[in-house]
Amino acid sequence: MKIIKFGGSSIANYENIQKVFSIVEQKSGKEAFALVFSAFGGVTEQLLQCANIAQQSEESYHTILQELEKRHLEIAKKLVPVQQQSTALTFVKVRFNELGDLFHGIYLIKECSNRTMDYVLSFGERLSNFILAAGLQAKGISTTYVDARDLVKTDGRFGHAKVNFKSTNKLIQSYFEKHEGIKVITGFIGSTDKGETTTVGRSGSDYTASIFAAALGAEQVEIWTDVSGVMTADPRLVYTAFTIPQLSYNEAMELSHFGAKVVFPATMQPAMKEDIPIYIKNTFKPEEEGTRISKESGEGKIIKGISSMDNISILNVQGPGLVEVVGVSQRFFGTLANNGINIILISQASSEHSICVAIASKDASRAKSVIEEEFRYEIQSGEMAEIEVVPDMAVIAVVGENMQHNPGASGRMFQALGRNNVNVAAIAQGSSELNISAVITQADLQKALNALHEAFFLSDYKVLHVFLVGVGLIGKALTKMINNQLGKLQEENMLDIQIHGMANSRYMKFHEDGFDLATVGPPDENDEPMDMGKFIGTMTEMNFSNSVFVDCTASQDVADIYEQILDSKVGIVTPNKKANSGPLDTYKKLKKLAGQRGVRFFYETNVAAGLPVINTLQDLMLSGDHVHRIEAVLSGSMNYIFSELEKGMPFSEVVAQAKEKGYTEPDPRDDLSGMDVARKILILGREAGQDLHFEDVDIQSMVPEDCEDAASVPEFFEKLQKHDGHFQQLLDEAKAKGEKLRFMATLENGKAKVGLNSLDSEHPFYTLKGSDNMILFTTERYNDFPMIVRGPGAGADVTAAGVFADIIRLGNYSR
Ligand SMILES: NC(=O)c1ccc[n+]([C@@H]2O[C@H](COP(=O)([O-])OP(=O)(O)OC[C@H]3O[C@@H](n4cnc5c(N)ncnc54)[C@H](O)[C@@H]3O)[C@@H](O)[C@H]2O)c1
Ligand SMILES: N[C@@H](CCO)C(=O)O
Ligand code: NA
Repeated sequence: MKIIKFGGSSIANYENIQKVFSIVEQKSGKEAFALVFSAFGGVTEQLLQCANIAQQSEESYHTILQELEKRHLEIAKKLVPVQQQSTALTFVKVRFNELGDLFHGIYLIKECSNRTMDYVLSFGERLSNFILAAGLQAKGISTTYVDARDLVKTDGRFGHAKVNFKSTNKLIQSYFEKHEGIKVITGFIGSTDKGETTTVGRSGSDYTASIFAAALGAEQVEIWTDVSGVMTADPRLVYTAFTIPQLSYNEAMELSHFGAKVVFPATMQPAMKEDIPIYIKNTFKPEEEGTRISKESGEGKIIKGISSMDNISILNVQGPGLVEVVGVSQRFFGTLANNGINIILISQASSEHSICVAIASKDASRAKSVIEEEFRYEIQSGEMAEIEVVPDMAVIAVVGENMQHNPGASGRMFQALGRNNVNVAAIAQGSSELNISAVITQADLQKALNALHEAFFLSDYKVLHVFLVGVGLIGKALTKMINNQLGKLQEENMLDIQIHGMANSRYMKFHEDGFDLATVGPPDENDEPMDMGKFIGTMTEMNFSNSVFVDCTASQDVADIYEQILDSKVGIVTPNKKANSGPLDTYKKLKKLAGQRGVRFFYETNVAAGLPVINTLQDLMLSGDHVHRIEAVLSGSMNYIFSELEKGMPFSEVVAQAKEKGYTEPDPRDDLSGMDVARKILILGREAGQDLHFEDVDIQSMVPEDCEDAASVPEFFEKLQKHDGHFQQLLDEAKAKGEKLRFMATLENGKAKVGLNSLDSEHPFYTLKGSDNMILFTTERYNDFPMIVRGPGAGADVTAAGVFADIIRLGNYSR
């Protein structure tokens, strides 16, 4: 025997009822079962509403009542063929006549007691079950309508009556022995010994199903609803939440305490006592497995689910007056209890110096004043500090029996919270190890839920939330590249990348769910004007776990906010050299801060675009090598310019080409002046552990003096033409010696030099072509022959690819 219960939403209308009937038809004849139905969806609320209106001596309840009657008659007419309708229709009409009289009475005496209310509400279940029994009968399924008031006996606590199991069980058992057919049982209602109608409280129909299951020793209870079981977290806050296949009763109780309101603990009690499993199934997706709740927790992850509760306040008492004074906590908790204030979580450290409880925010100010009153002498004398209330908090809890005697769950929980910059205000864990709860700021709730969900359930799957500033050459190439590769990353590497913010120097835009990368373009005049403070503000507000700030500008202003970003535990990836080549203090501070905050700051593309230069150097340093000398061609554009020049084109034209190809800085003078290379050698020196300042770099500029103060890039190009002859001459001189011009950087003995050199064919840089970069590291270990890195070191694709790789690397470290 199974007890199968369908809730109000499953039978809210004719279409839904058809789904229910097809589920019942499939079971019919194959297995023994009884059915329990709630009232049709929304009916209980409307009956309540009618009673409340009538109580206020208003007549408008008539309209609702008429609608209700019409709705019940229509469903009955649709479910039962005309020839068989009369019994059902008569039942409905008689019930509504009774209800009419009842509300008229309430209307006259302006009062609706709990007792009357229970009677009023009982009509909902009686009507739905009678009609549905008739409907099934009409489909050839033999049914018996059961008014549970005849079988479920309760005390007289109207509204939430207590069941007398002894007499109830007897009545149920003998009724089932004597009656044939599939019983269709009204949920929610019972009666006292005197025959007064009662209701058994919230989620009462589930309770009814559980009561019948226990009385009959049923093999299982099925609760059919509009969700596919108990989920790992609230799906409205955690999009990746999924159905938990199996739960123990205890776990279900812990989870339903807050968050997952699919089952109420009390309704499980009778089934639980008899060890009868409860299945949560979805009427609208019957093929889905749903959740099985039984004695066994079952195999699986270390936790079963994450629940949460918001609108919480912390109440904190502290002071020397608490230490080793017996009875303080009794007074504290007694006072709260006497004032009907429910305590959600308690935490007291063994120093006894403070006690902290979490309570509902609606109780907070009352709690504060009653505690202040109770302890007024202690507060006056300073034995106790002022009572502190912290509002706008939330409780988050991980739940699961597998945590018992299994180290690591709390570690993983708090690590995930910490890494995502979620501050924990208080912690509680019972020694049953079934639940670890933490109090956090309410604003962090969604982030915290997602961080925990990822940490416990999707440890193989990560989502990086990107905020991109600079959607120029590199930024655009990057978004395109991510879009092309995303499917593969998701499938094979369990990595998802979502871009939520995009800005250039003029505009910015945001997308809560992440932009569609296939179609997204840079922000424009239809978007918000760019405001760096606002951009960071929105990023902080969105408050995603695993956020990454990607700077694809060449801007000092953007580099200036890295400190703030790292401080808020958001990682940074950037090809922008400004931060690392600025003051030495800043460089050191950013690295240290990233370390302290446990976030990553990656900038492989600061030097030689995607070529593995920074990482290589960092590996050498980490493994204890010492750098003696670095000799390098570090500018893709400069190498392109001086090697293309050999082909006979004028200098200014070759520079324009280098810009067109995307090799130069936004302003090519940054390349020609040697500034860009100087920044790079400075960064390499610093990475090699040297305290280098910009002044330590000797720079030979290639920008003719009169071009330096050209107001714009086009003006600069115009002026540059006049100097084509000068560069031709340099080239000719080199050619005459059988040499080539290379713009190089060297670092040795704490001194860096940047400039143009004429090199003979023996030199490794002689053969470089196009945008090639080449770096020779002479170190303690690579001494006789240097370690060499060579390849194209500028251009949109090789740079974007390097930025992309850094983002992915950051993903590997995240969580
Ligand atoms: N081009 C290459 O081969 C290469 C190689 C390695 C590194 N880089 C670096 O990549 C970065 C970007 O280069 P690019 O060629 O894409 O430049 P770009 O001029 O094409 O794009 C720069 C973008 O940054 C935006 N921007 C500038 N200042 C801003 C500010 N204050 N706030 C918001 N947005 C701002 C601009 O609007 C533009 O969208 C630079 O730091 C460059 O040094 C480039
Ligand atoms: N403008 C740089 C690319 C960015 O590092 C170069 O020419 O190498
Ligand atoms: Na690089």
